[in-house]
Amino acid sequence: MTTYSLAIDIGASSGRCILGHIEAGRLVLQEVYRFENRLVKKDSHVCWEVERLFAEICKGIQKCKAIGIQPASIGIDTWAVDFVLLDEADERLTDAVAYRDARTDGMMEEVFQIIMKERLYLETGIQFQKFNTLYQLYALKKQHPKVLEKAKTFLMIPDYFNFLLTGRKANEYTNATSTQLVNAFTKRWDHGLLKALGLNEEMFQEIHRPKTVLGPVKKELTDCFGWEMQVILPATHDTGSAVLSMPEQADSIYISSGTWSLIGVENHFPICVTKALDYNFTNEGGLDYRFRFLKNIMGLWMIQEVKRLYDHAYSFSELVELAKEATHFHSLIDVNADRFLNPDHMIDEVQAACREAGQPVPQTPGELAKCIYESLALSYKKAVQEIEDIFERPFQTINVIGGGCQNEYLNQLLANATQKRVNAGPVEATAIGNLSAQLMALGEITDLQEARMLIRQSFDVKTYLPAEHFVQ
Ligand SMILES: Nc1ncnc2c1ncn2[C@@H]1O[C@H](COP(=O)(O)OP(=O)(O)OP(=O)(O)O)[C@@H](O)[C@H]1O
Ligand SMILES: C[C@H](O)[C@H](O)[C@@H](O)C(=O)CO
Ligand SMILES: [Mg+2]
Repeated sequence: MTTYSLAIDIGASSGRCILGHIEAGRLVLQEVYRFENRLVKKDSHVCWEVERLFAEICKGIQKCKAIGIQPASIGIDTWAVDFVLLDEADERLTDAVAYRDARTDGMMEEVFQIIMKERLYLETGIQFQKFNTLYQLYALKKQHPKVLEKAKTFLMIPDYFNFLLTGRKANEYTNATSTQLVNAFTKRWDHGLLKALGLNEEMFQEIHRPKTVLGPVKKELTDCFGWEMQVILPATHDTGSAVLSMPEQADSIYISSGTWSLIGVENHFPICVTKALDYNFTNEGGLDYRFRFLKNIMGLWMIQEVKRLYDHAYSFSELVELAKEATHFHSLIDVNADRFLNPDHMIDEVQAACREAGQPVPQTPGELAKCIYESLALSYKKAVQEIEDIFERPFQTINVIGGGCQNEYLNQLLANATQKRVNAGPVEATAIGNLSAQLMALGEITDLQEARMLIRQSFDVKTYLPAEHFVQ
């Protein structure tokens, strides 16, 4: 009897429901449903449509039934840092305000007046992004104190979907670390920080690790779906699942390339030294208490916005072709500037940045895409240099995973900029890592090493080498 698991991988731009099972020594994927994810304006905040997303998850489960497959388990992963609060009746008290919302503007600086930046980093090892959960909760405390007083349960986005499926309340470790409220050494909520910030410690749930079987889907949903399923915790932070699917290579750097570009290495201990702080690297939690030593680079969000502003007249591959044709055009911007986090109009913002720097101003879709891709490649190169500076040794290979690994032009730019071998794939690395954790919990895969061997045997990888005469 074949054991199937269902991965629900919801990124900032799209969600997908992917069945996985092992057959003839390979992990076989079957995408059963894909849906849009988007930011919406609600009560002057930028929010996620969590009720719609949960309805999409249920639709994905029903699509399995339609093709006659009843997965034994389901696991959900999403983007990091964002959360909802429940009241004492377990009703949702807050909208799922998105990390791109402006409510955290200035909050990080205010928190540093209460807790020294260096202490925060030494205890949590987490990068300073103004949208970290810590600053979102601090903003909520300042702007809506009554709401926070009523809050009895803190659930991150995947935790909330798990609660809707099972009725069980739990925080998952890899995603909890992204809050900047988990101690990197105890692996528990840092009650010293919670007290210093005046946050209600009781609302934080017990932290559970990936591969935990949370429990069965609740009866009223099981009656609707038609079969019983166990909810298993993958690395519910999507990048945590993506990195799980990486080859076990000590000399390689990964870029999880999607809405964000997460560039880093896998480690067995947190690195909270001053140089890591100065470079703003993070130590997010991974499977089996490994660490994802990485940093956020603005990523393909910028291209997603350009595509949207052209009313999706160009596909991603067409934008790549147009960028390739714009050989005459060269302008570079700092993609990680706050101005690109959520501008009113990304095209205007990129043009303004070029104009202010006295560079040629991109006018066409191709020139805009080329400016963004070349600037991303430059940012990747800088991050690779920082990693090699911290580890005091060179790395030979860069593994690019996620949707962005399909961008052959950017992969080549990366190989040329860093003078390193670039291995691209798999595209659905996050779902693969999600499924691997579930299949480990079900005993279908023994451990992470076996999972990584299985993944290498199952998915193609395309290699790019630095080219002397690559016309940019
Ligand atoms: N055919 C393609 N050619 C070039 N780039 C592509 C192609 N298909 C997708 N992409 C790139 O992949 C990106 C989406 O990647 P992915 O699907 O991993 O993102 P996501 O999972 O929605 O986001 P997140 O980073 O939040 O997980 C797009 O923004 C686009 O730039
Ligand atoms: C907001 C976070 O930085 C973001 O979710 C990132 O961690 C990520 O994983 C994007 O897929
Ligand atoms: Mg993704």
